[in-house]
Amino acid sequence: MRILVTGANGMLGTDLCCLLEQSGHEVIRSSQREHAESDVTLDILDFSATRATLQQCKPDMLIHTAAYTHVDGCERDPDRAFQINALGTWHVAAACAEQDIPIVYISTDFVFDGRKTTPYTEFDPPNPINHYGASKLAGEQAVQKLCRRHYIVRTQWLFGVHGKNFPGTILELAQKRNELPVVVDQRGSPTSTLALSRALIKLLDTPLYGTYHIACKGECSWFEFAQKTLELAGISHVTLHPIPAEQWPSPTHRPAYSVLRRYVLELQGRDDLPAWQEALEEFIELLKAKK
Ligand SMILES: NC(=O)C1=CN([C@@H]2O[C@H](COP(=O)(O)OP(=O)(O)OC[C@H]3O[C@@H](n4cnc5c(N)ncnc54)[C@H](O)[C@@H]3O)[C@@H](O)[C@H]2O)C=CC1
Repeated sequence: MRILVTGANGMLGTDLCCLLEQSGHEVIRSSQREHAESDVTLDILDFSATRATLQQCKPDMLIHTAAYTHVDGCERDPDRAFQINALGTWHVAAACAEQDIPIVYISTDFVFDGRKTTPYTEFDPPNPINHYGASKLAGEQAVQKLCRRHYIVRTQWLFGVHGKNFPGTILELAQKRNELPVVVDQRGSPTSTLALSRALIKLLDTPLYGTYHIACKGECSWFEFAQKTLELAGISHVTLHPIPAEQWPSPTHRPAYSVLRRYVLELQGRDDLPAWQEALEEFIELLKAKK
């Protein structure tokens, strides 16, 4: 298939494009600004440009990973969050609908309020508690309304070697400090961009359009995530201190429990995501190889 990927130079986009190519797809990398590795420059806030790009590139499918992902930034500037995540997605969805291109929209666990104590399924009602989550949910709604052939894929706690992420930050801080406070009362499923990309590629093989949760198996707190990161990297000089989220300086209220259950994949008998610890091990090996 000929697949156009928005946000191709982002953390997920970079790995996704590579794996799509490795599995035989033709990839059109689209980035907001000119970039050495991108094929197309496209700001999704410009509807005419979005429409013209799709007309020129004629992809068989579009994977929309571009977003304003800075959660605290979204909280401070909700208009920007809604402009990029809601209106930008609306533009991409409308252009796809007009040209009958199936779309994959990457969404988030932050569409949920985190009040449950068991994993969220695709059939649980969303109820975002911050502007990032609300703007991503508005993006989901645009895709649902405009595109008959859509996959909405909610994922969470992403990490990959091509972007800023939690285990990467822990390893950086461990080079400078001996003690680190880490939030202990928020739980999720850490998910690698590689594991997610592999699962996405398998999803595209079927026309079973709809909403999916894709995250690695298992769950943990940020504190346990940090512990495992240090352990796998062989770092023992750092003492981690568990703290409640309310002591972490952030303007954003985050869901306390947002573990995603891959319920639809389970029901379809094709839930084969790796455990988060396994995905983290692969990430740390890749980081070591990069040095
Ligand atoms: N990072 C995480 O932990 C999670 C991310 N997600 C979702 O996964 C997707 C990918 O996330 P990441 O790779 O972490 O994001 P990222 O921040 O690394 O990449 C986002 C990309 O979007 C592009 N972009 C922003 N505004 C744009 C515009 N106006 N026009 C065109 N491109 C624009 C940026 O240039 C960047 O390349 C996003 O949709 C995000 O909401 C979902 C759950 C968790």
